[in-house]
Amino acid sequence: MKFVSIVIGSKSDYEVMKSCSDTFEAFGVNYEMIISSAHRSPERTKEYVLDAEKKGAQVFIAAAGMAAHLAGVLTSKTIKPIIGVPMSASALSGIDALLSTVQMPAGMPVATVAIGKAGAINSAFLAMQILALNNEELSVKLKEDRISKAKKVEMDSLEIETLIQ
Ligand SMILES: Nc1c(C(=O)O)ncn1[C@@H]1O[C@H](COP(=O)(O)O)[C@@H](O)[C@H]1O
Repeated sequence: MKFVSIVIGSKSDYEVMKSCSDTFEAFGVNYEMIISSAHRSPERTKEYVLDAEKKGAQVFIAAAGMAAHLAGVLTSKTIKPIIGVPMSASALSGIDALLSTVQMPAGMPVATVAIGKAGAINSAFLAMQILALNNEELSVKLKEDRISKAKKVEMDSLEIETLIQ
């Protein structure tokens, strides 16, 4: 079965990353989410990537805060696309995780999205856009979603235009 793998560095990342799994639920995309840490459980992390790939993982999403090495370690173990989500988990509000996720050496890419909830949601959309390259049904759903978002902007505008008249 094809699916997206979501790896979070700690249970403390779950609340924000639920926005990612909720997005997959809304689009009917298969996913699994596990907690694993490149720092605290390095062997589990490495073994998981290889197992998940064998089970059918197409894209990996790695969410971690602070010195976020998780996405980079996943990248070191697979050539499947890796999307990194920097979490805000310290006094540096996610800037630490952003820099440690995005600043990968050449040839070892991590597609890095925004810090926090917007990034969590965008990681799901980016993963789905990758899957949609070979999935017409998902591609149609994503295009319909863009149309409904554009309509919402118009409706919101009409609402406030009415209010200020
Ligand atoms: N950055 C990493 C890694 C890693 O990169 O392997 N493992 C856990 N963490 C992060 O540490 C933060 C604090 O974790 P705790 O709340 O468990 O202390 C979390 O945001 C987690 O993703």
